[in-house]
Parts: sequence; C-alpha cells; structure tokens
Amino acid sequence: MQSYSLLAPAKINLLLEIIGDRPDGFHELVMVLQSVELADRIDIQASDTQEIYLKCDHPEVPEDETNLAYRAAKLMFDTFPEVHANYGGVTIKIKKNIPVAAGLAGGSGNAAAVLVGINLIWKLGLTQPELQDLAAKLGSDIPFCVSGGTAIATGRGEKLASLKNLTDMWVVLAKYDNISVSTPWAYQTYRQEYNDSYISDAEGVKSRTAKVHSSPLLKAIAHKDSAEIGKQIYNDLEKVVLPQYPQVAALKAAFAAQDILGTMMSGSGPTVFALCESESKAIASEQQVRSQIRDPHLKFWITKLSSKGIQVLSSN
Ligand SMILES: C[C@](O)(CO)[C@H](O)COP(=O)(O)OP(=O)(O)OC[C@H]1O[C@@H](n2ccc(N)nc2=O)[C@H](O)[C@@H]1O
Ligand SMILES: Nc1ncnc2c1ncn2[C@@H]1O[C@H](COP(=O)(O)OP(=O)(O)OP(=O)(O)O)[C@@H](O)[C@H]1O
Repeated sequence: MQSYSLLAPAKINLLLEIIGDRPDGFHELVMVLQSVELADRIDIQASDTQEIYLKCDHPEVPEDETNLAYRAAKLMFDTFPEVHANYGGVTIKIKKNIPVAAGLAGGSGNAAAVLVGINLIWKLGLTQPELQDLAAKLGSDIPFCVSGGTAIATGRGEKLASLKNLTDMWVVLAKYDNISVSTPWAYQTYRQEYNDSYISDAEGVKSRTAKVHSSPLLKAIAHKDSAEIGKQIYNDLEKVVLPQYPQVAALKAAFAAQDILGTMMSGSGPTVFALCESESKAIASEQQVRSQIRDPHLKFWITKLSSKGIQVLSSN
C-alpha cells in the first residue's frame, strides 16, 4: 500500500487587519501569513477498506469526523468518487508538534497535508491552485498552508499572492497550555465591539473607515528590512483577545521589553510570537521571559521563518 510522510508547518500572522464585515458572517481581511519551521508530521497510507482511519498522538485533538484532516480526506472522497472506489480508503497518523488551538493553523496545516497526500497517492496530478480551491472549502487558512512561505492573503484569507520569502529571522513562540481562544468568538467579539468603525455600501457589505496598515509592512518585506518588519507587525484581534486574557497581554509586554525586533499575538491567539534577528537573541529573550513569568503552564518554542508549505519527507 502506497504511503507518504509529510511535514505540515505552522503559520504566524505578521499582519491581520479586519477591513470589512461580510453578509456571510466572515470578515474581509488583509493578512500577511508566514510559515515557520515548527511542523506536524502526517503519515498517510492507502488502505484496502473504503474508510478514513485517523490517529493523533495529542489528547485534545479529536480522531473522528470533526478532525480537519479527516474532513480533508472526506472532501477528496466526495470530489473524486470513482478514484476513491478504485484506490480505497486512507489511514492518517498525525504527530502533533504544533500547539493546539493556538492561532498557529495547526489543524489547517494537517488538512492541507492530507489534500497533498491524497493527490499523490491517487496520482490525480492536481496543481497547487486546484488544491487551494479545494482547501478553501474547508477553512480560510488552509489554502495558505498548502503553499506556505510568505504571502499576502485577502478576502476571507483564501486569496493569496506570494511575497518575497523571509527566512533570516528567528521566532520565539509562547503559549499558556491552559488558555485557548475560539476563533469565531474572537471575530464575533470584534464585530460587536468595533461595529461603529464600519460604513455600509449599497450591497450591505460594511467596510472599515480606518486606515489600512498593510503598506508599510509590505514595503519592509520587499526590502527584507527585518528591523522595520518588526516595527510594522499588526493584529486587529489583539484588541479583543488581550483585554479578555490579561496573562497573554502581560506575556506580550514581557517580550516587548526584550532585545527583539517585535512581538505580536498570532491570529486569534493566544500564542504570542517574538521576531528575533539571531538564534542567540531568541534564546536570550525566551530565558528572560521564562524567568520573569514563572508559570508551569507557559510553554516556549524556538523556530525560524520558513519558505516552505507542505513538504514530502518520504514515500513508500
Ligand atoms: C485567525 C486566522 O487563523 C488568521 O490567520 C484566520 O483568520 C482564521 O482561519 P480559520 O481558522 O481557517 O478560519 P475558518 O475555519 O474559515 O473560520 C473559523 C471562524 O472564524 C471566523 N472568520 C474566519 C475568517 C474570516 N475571514 N472571518 C471570520 O469571521 C468565522 O467566525 C468562522 O466561523
Ligand atoms: N488536525 C487537527 N489538529 C489540531 N486541532 C484540530 C484538528 N482537527 C480539529 N481540531 C480542533 O480544532 C481546534 C482548533 O485547533 P487548531 O490547532 O487548528 O487551532 P488554531 O491554531 O487556532 O487554528 P487557526 O490558526 O487556523 O484558527 C482544536 O480545539 C481541535 O479540537
């Protein structure tokens, strides 16, 4: 039975700007999404049943049809029923290295890996844009997870354009393992609390009157100006998540006092990341923050920016 081992990297948001409300309940966004080297490992193998069998080594991750990776396999089965009948089912094994419910797109990356893996096992020959169209049916972050690297994302987050790859920066990720933030809650709270900063157009789509922050960051990325990138990172969801979770706000403040390029919450949180110009600065800032906030629930990861999306490690 053919099998593939894949790496599914986490992402951080260098920018997350909410620029409008949409009638479908989602938000119009401008984001800069960035892969990091911290990654889950996905092993996917053809099986002689017609079923999807999924195992994950993390106790908080469901192994049933609610798992995003399971849903990705189901989408492939439903989209290509004859190929499915011919090749049979799949067994998916997930080794979690990315913290769960962290704003790092862990589940989204797992789903992207399953789309890529089944495309290979079934020899479908789907192109990256074709895989990304399928990915958009499952979640807003999943198209990015297929291609990875550094990209600007608009619409719900599914419309992507590649930016100059940034790889020369180190990242400290910090997350309390006893705090998780619901993404729908974060967006809905933002909508309620910042509704007056929107104006409606004729179609009822509400756009922000506020200034869009993306252009200075895009300029800094184009020049690969790490110091300026560190200054221009931005996330609108901090406005609702940090007041609700003072520990996360204090964690960000502790990083802000270190010798780093910049610090921000990733996505809907609660992970806080710090951009650093070297590994030694990443280690030093982690040690400082760890010694200031002595909490056994606070976990740290040191990683690097990456130019890669889903990667094939091996096949059999
Ligand atoms: C917070 C981020 O991770 C930042 O990259 C993404 O914007 C969210 O990506 P995701 O988890 O893949 O999002 P989805 O699974 O598509 O949607 C989860 C929920 O987030 C909210 N959502 C998501 C994307 C978007 N543009 N507007 C939204 O309001 C919706 O309430 C939705 O029900
Ligand atoms: N394969 C998966 N890996 C991790 N979590 C999953 C997976 N499938 C479903 N989930 C569920 O989804 C929830 C969110 O987990 P995930 O790690 O994807 O969050 P996230 O990093 O905040 O995602 P995003 O940044 O895309 O909003 C978890 O509570 C978990 O129960």
